[in-house]
Amino acid sequence: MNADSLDGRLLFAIPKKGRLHEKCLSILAGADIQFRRHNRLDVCLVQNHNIALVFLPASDIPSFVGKGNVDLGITGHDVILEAQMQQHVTEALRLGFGKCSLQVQVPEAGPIKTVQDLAGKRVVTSFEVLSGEYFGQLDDKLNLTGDQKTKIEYVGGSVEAACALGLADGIVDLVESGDTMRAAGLHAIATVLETEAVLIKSTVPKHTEHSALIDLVTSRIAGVIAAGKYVFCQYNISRDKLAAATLVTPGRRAPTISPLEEENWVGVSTMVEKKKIAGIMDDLVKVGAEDILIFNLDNCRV
Ligand SMILES: Nc1ncnc2c1ncn2[C@@H]1O[C@H](COP(=O)(O)OP(=O)(O)OP(=O)(O)O)[C@@H](O)[C@H]1O
Ligand SMILES: O=P(O)(O)OC[C@H]1O[C@H](OP(=O)(O)OP(=O)(O)O)[C@H](O)[C@@H]1O
Repeated sequence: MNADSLDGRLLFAIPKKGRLHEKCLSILAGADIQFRRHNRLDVCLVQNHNIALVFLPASDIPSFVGKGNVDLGITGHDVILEAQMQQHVTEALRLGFGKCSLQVQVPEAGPIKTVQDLAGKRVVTSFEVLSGEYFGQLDDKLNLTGDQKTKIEYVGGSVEAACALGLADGIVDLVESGDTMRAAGLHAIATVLETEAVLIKSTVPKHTEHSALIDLVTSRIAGVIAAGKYVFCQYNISRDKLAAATLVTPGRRAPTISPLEEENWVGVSTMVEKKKIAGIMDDLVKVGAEDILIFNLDNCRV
């Protein structure tokens, strides 16, 4: 493929590996963005839209989008702040995956119990900018100046090993389940920020002719995300209990209520959040609902 074949196409950056990669592929499939990626090629043309996908390291995506070289991208909220691109990109959608926290961690058995204890000592991280800002503010608050200031050192990976190797008194790293942190004998003493994957577009796009396609892709991806977040819930209930039942399932806008052939009975259809469904079904049974059915959504626009 040569650069000419990208001419006029909307460029959409996808993390080429790592934690966000697989989820991004399933979102593209759900949004019916079809492509065939040849082995090791990092650019590929979408077959059914005027789009080319660019597979890049997640950490490079904010600056490509922020500078307008790429029109759309998926990356972590943390990565945008670390790249200092928050003024240059707009977070069009939160995607609900890649959720984790950037935390200050220290050896569990050690003498350091608080970030104030750690201030002035050695901190190792892959998030130099965010850690620098965090400890810079703390140093200022504690009036630490010159050599007394916290020393932030960058490493590209395996941050959790730094304390055991004698390189650091504490680290700043991402935590999801906490397994990595616990296995390294560390525990968190502060949270710098919470993050998740986001769809981003340039604040000042170079290619304004793509704005309709950007809106279409955004709306399709929003549909895929909503379909993963909600389920469709349907049940029957007698009219006298309807008010109590609709308090349990108010729906996104309002529940759909249809009369049944049996007098005084109605069917109710509504969307509910997937993670709340067990409790909602318990509550529906308590208020007298019957024939409760739950359906997964393949896709939606809501
Ligand atoms: N454990 C995790 N749980 C959830 N999301 C994570 C986790 N680790 C990282 N992320 C998210 O994914 C983004 C990319 O992290 P990842 O470590 O996959 O990047 P990478 O360095 O490009 O990949 P690799 O580690 O394979 O080199 C992070 O900035 C964060 O937003
Ligand atoms: O709390 P947990 O669920 O254990 O996840 C946290 C780990 O995940 C990330 O690293 P990753 O495994 O992506 O590898 P990396 O160290 O090479 O970035 C992060 O840097 C932590 O090490």
